[in-house]
Amino acid sequence: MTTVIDGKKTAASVVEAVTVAAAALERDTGRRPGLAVVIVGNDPASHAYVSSKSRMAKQCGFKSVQHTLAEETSQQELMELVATLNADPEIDGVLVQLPLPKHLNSEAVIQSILPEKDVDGLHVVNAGKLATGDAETGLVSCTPAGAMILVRQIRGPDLSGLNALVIGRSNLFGKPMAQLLLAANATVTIGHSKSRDLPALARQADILVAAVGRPEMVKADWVKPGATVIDVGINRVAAPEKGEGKTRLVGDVAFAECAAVAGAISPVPGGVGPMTIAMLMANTVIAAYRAQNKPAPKF
Ligand SMILES: NC(=O)C1=CN([C@@H]2O[C@H](COP(=O)(O)OP(=O)(O)OC[C@H]3O[C@@H](n4cnc5c(N)ncnc54)[C@H](OP(=O)(O)O)[C@@H]3O)[C@@H](O)[C@H]2O)C=CC1
Ligand SMILES: Nc1nc(=O)c2c([nH]1)NC[C@@H]1CN(c3ccc(C(=O)N[C@@H](CCC(=O)O)C(=O)O)cc3)C=[N+]21
Repeated sequence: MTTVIDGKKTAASVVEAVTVAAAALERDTGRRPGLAVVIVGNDPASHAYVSSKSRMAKQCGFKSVQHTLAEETSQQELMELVATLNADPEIDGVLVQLPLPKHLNSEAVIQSILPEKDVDGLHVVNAGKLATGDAETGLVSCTPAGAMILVRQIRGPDLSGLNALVIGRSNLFGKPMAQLLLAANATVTIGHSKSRDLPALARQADILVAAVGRPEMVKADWVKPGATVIDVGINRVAAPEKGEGKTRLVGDVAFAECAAVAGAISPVPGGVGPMTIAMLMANTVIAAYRAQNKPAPKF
């Protein structure tokens, strides 16, 4: 029987542990974890994600602040806001929602966040710590950290002897996911738009992770029987069967046909997405413990 991985349930247990850790920190130091989320412009999907992040932060007992900036915000204004948040002792985590409007240089903004407040794990210091095996003292990007918890649930902590293919090589997901799998002893391949014969590479994979942004690209004949399939893609597509103008969310994996071949598969929605938000909360509580010079909880 194929296991459908329940990301919602696992995310709820992470959030529960975060809530307990936040309450303990407040009891011991009088300080609540503080998370600031910055959003620029009017993209409706980004606004939906940001409000669910702010809502979850409050549910965890955090101080939660949201800065909503106009589409025409300048690079300097945005960088000044980040500098203010960097200097604010009540803020432990700063997240700038991506993508930013085209006139802004996101890399410069991200690199201006203090590494110890970079709860997205995108600062070169945090990416470098992950790459050199020092992730314990840094912060790991939320989506790969969450996806890795799901992989561990199915395969255990040691992936020795297993082949993994990550499709996608972004700094936000593909590269850090590959590093986490490698650190767990998997034999890792990274596929991308210039790869030759991805289906053949995929058929070798005991762990197949898709983060491309192409609806249902991974088909049943790409999947090795019994493989663990992790679908990171979030694609909104037309759903005329639900009524005119309606949409639905699909991943980068053709779920029903791949589920028939896989050993375990994560759905969209209800798979990696909820884990991303849970790990953002986990990173914020970790940053808050470190800011108080206390050993941080592990998730
Ligand atoms: N569930 C969650 O919490 C999250 C979901 N996502 C989703 O994951 C997906 C990927 O996100 P992200 O990594 O930020 O996206 P990017 O657009 O930054 O990266 C996409 C990657 O896919 C590769 N790619 C594009 N087309 C193909 C193709 N035809 N064949 C093989 N590879 C291809 C690109 O290759 P190249 O480098 O050569 O261009 C690139 O490496 C999106 O759907 C996004 O919405 C993202 C973050 C969090
Ligand atoms: N700086 C930055 N960090 C991010 O981590 C980041 C970002 N920018 N920009 C956009 C992507 C996307 N992302 C998601 C988070 C949660 C869900 C999520 O909760 N998904 C639900 C469904 C949500 C729905 O129904 O729309 C699910 O899959 O079950 C999805 C996608 C974080 N991202």
